Amino acid sequence: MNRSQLFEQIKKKKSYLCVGLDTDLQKIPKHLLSAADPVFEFNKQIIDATHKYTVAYKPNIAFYEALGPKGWESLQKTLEYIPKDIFTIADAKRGDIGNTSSLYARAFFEQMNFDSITVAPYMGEDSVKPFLDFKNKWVILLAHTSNPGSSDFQLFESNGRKLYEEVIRKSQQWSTPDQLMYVVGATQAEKMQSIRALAPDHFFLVPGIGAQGGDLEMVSKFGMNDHCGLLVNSARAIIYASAEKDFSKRASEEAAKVQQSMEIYLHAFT
Ligand SMILES: O=C(O)c1cc(=O)[nH]c(=O)n1[C@@H]1O[C@H](COP(=O)(O)O)[C@@H](O)[C@H]1O
Repeated sequence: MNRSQLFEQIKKKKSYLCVGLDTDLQKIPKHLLSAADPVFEFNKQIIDATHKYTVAYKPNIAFYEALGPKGWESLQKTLEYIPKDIFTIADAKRGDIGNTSSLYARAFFEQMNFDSITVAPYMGEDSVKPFLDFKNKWVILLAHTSNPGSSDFQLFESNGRKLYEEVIRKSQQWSTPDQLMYVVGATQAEKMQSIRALAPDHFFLVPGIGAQGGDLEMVSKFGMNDHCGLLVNSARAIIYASAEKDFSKRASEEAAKVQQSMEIYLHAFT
């Protein structure tokens, strides 16, 4: 999916919500555990319940890898079940020396047909380039993350620039806003305006609303650009809104609530 197709979906659905499929056997409703593939069964019902309100799904690969081969199978089935007009993100946070990165890229872009992958920038240009060699796919580079430890290295300053600012500045030499996005945590909302100034045209993947307490209004006010430029992720607050038989109905209600707020913030486009 290219940038203008993504913007069209955002306008059509009046939403820039990304639902995180962080599916945990410890947290899903007990009655699903007797299904042949409980993870897929849960995801299927969550997708059925939320797809009207969301423009992207982001399975966090750790939740699937942790289950071994069966987990990879559930992931593949989930990816195939996601409607084709919805953007897919492999939240894998990969990145290694070039030849290894190119195998990670093949895993998520060829073996599995994800639209995008999250990538850690720490090893530099040659670790990111192999993902960018897939011309119709996206790299979502970690810039300023939502977690408390984000201040340990990302705020390190040299020559008047913080490390995350340097990641955004330098990586713009590697690709264009048609193929590169940045992760900016919703908990960094007060910095959203200055981060947007560094990358005016890029999409930002913004996790951290809901369970991590990030502020959707601030993110939207300071992060939006002239083609929205935001995919705001929420996982636990939506997919685990209930652990009972009504879980998909409750997930749908929570996703609808976020979408309704987004519709207000998108008023300039709709
Ligand atoms: O790359 C990510 O998606 C990510 C980056 C970040 O800075 N913070 C962050 O929470 N995430 C991911 O976003 C999801 C957040 O989930 P919830 O806190 O349950 O909404 C998890 O899958 C995290 O791994």
